[in-house]
Amino acid sequence: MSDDLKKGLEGVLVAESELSYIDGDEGRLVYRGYEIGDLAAQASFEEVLYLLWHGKLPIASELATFEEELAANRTVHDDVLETVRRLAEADANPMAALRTATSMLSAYDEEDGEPGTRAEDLAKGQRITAKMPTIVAAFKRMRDGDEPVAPREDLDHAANFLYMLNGEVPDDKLAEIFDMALVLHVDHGINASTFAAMVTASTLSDIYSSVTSAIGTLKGGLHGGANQNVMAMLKEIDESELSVVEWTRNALEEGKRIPGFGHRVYDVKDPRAAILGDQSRELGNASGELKWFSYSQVIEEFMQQETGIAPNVDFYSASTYYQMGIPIDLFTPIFALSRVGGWIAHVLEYQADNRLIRPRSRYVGPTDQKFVPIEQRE
Ligand SMILES: CC(=O)SCCNC(=O)CCNC(=O)[C@H](O)C(C)(C)COP(=O)(O)OP(=O)(O)OC[C@H]1O[C@@H](n2cnc3c(N)ncnc32)[C@H](O)[C@@H]1OP(=O)(O)O
Ligand SMILES: O=C([O-])CC(=O)C(=O)O
Repeated sequence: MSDDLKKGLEGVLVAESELSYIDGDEGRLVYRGYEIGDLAAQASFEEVLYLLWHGKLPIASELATFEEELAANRTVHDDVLETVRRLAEADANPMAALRTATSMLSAYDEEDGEPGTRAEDLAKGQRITAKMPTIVAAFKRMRDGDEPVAPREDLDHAANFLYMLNGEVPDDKLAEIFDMALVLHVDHGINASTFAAMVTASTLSDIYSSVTSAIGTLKGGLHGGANQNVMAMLKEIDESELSVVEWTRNALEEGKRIPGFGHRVYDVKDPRAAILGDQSRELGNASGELKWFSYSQVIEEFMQQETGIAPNVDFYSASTYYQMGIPIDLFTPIFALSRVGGWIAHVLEYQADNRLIRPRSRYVGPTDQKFVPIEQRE
């Protein structure tokens, strides 16, 4: 047994995977052999889900059946919606609401919430993926005092979410950008939330428990929660007297981390940040308000020059979602609506050759304390 300490499990190999390949030196991301740029430009979220879950890109008839199955599973039970309403009334954090409601879905699964065969678990995963957007959209509407909008089976995953969120069918361009964002976020090796899902699955727990663990893990600011922090930073800069460079320099001098920068795997710019940056600029050009993209670009240049640290996926998704009119505290739930596809793919892949995940810590506490009865303790 090695006593080498690998804090944060940095660089530790824990599994073999055919799902995503990341070259952190070249800034390259590949899902099952396909370049992320090609998939973002040419494949729908449903096609990429199929690729991750079934091991190949679908032919047209396979995709049509898959899309129909997903669309047919979007409705969530009234009891779950009632809980979402209560969470909205209690002003719950949207990620906390999503975590609670997704966990609750297991009680209403058409089979049951328990582990089954691979096919049964995949079907459950597909149902979770279909229903999570309904939960997030309902939460937002109920919080705003509006009634939830029922899902539509004739819209694709991206367009249907925006429809349920806003109560109107989005224009094609917005639906296309959102679909692309879903493709870009769906998988990324054994990131923290995926690992959390795998740890849960490795005990032979059920897929609802894995996804619930993963949602809680994605929420943190060092992981998925960074996209919200990026937008909070851009707004703070906008309201500040300082220039973008001055604000960023001050933050660095105070020892702060700049949200949306740095990555455990990439040493160069995340390829997804480049694609989302283009979307952010296009949205700015279309609306005539380029400041969110411009601020982001200035921060990127300054960070590069001062620290050599490059943007990650969360940096430009922030201004992209903001310019699409999406509330800031929904940015991380939206990340979850996509990443759930990767969580499910990794859980199923890992369970096919399962081994309980159980690392060790090095004990550095005392070993020779004498027990003192409570009445004699000082
Ligand atoms: C979807 C995702 O999860 S992508 C990541 C989203 N998270 C963020 O954007 C939050 C900001 N980023 C960070 O905190 C980090 O870059 C992480 C957590 C993502 C990766 O962290 P690690 O791999 O553990 O890198 P580590 O913390 O060792 O940082 C290495 C050095 O870069 C610095 N650094 C890393 N990220 C940043 C940042 N965003 N701003 C300023 N400095 C940074 C650290 O201070 C450290 O410097 P030091 O060696 O002088 O102490
Ligand atoms: O891979 C990671 O560590 C973080 C992550 O989820 C991503 O970049 O998409």
